[in-house]
Amino acid sequence: MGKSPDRPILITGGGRRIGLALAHHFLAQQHPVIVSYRTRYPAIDVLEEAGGVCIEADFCTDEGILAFADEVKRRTTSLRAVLHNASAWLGESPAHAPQDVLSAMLQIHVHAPYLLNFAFEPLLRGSGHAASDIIHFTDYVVERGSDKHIAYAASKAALDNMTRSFAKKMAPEVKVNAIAPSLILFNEGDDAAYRQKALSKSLMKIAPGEKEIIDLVDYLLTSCYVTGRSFAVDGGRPLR
Ligand SMILES: NC(=O)C1=CN([C@@H]2O[C@H](COP(=O)(O)OP(=O)(O)OC[C@H]3O[C@@H](n4cnc5c(N)ncnc54)[C@H](OP(=O)(O)O)[C@@H]3O)[C@@H](O)[C@H]2O)C=CC1
Ligand SMILES: Nc1nc2c(c(=O)[nH]1)N=C([C@H](O)[C@@H](O)CO)CN2
Repeated sequence: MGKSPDRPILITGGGRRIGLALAHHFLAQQHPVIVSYRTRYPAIDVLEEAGGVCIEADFCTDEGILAFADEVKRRTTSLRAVLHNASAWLGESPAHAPQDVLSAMLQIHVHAPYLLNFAFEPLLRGSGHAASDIIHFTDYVVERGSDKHIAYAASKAALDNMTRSFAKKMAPEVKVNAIAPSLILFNEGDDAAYRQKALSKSLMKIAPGEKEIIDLVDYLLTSCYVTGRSFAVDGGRPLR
């Protein structure tokens, strides 16, 4: 009997950096991929040329989140995995009122994963034991807090907690895990002084790049047993 067609892997925030690298990784394996994007970077055209399904979505409102879910359901009746990568690293500053920072962080890191997990549950179920996955992208600061990204850290901590709640709700058909990175990739605007200071915070003293995350995602997708857990990708930072 022929191999059943692969169910798509869905990645939120697939337009750049880690989300984009994950999308290309799975497309290179001939695996169907659906990504959400907010800004139409040229990289989205490249993803579509590679066979990716790219759906515009802004998770700043619950309506935008639910409209994305409805569009996904119009495209597929099942999903292999949902990777909640979409995120904004917003710190507290005089430029933004605290209530706006808190609202924005909770919207992208809590409302979006929460509402999409409920919306996609029927698409993830029905394929057998440990046949589907949800992965929450949290952050090392869940453990330690952050005095410069208080709302960001709190929202990622909520996402960390939801990992265990959804793991209980969806087992054993769906595994739910979190990946908690520290420095993986610098941003374009990071100057030399910032980079040196950031590198010094871990034992390994590197920014490892997207492959470090891709390899862990691959492991989690192949597991038939691991669920409700968070995996630190932090270069030994707690031991510094
Ligand atoms: N890079 C790192 O060193 C670290 C990353 N992480 C986590 O890993 C994940 C990936 O990181 P990274 O690749 O750097 O993430 P980026 O911040 O570079 O990209 C995140 C993506 O999310 C999208 N996004 C942001 N806000 C919204 C929104 N309201 N609606 C829809 N999409 C939105 C962005 O779209 P657009 O481009 O259009 O704004 C972007 O494509 C994130 O969850 C991050 O918190 C954790 C620790 C370290
Ligand atoms: N959405 C994002 N979240 C985070 C980013 C980022 O670029 N986008 N970057 C970091 C930093 O690398 C931090 O881990 C350095 O200590 C954290 N989160």
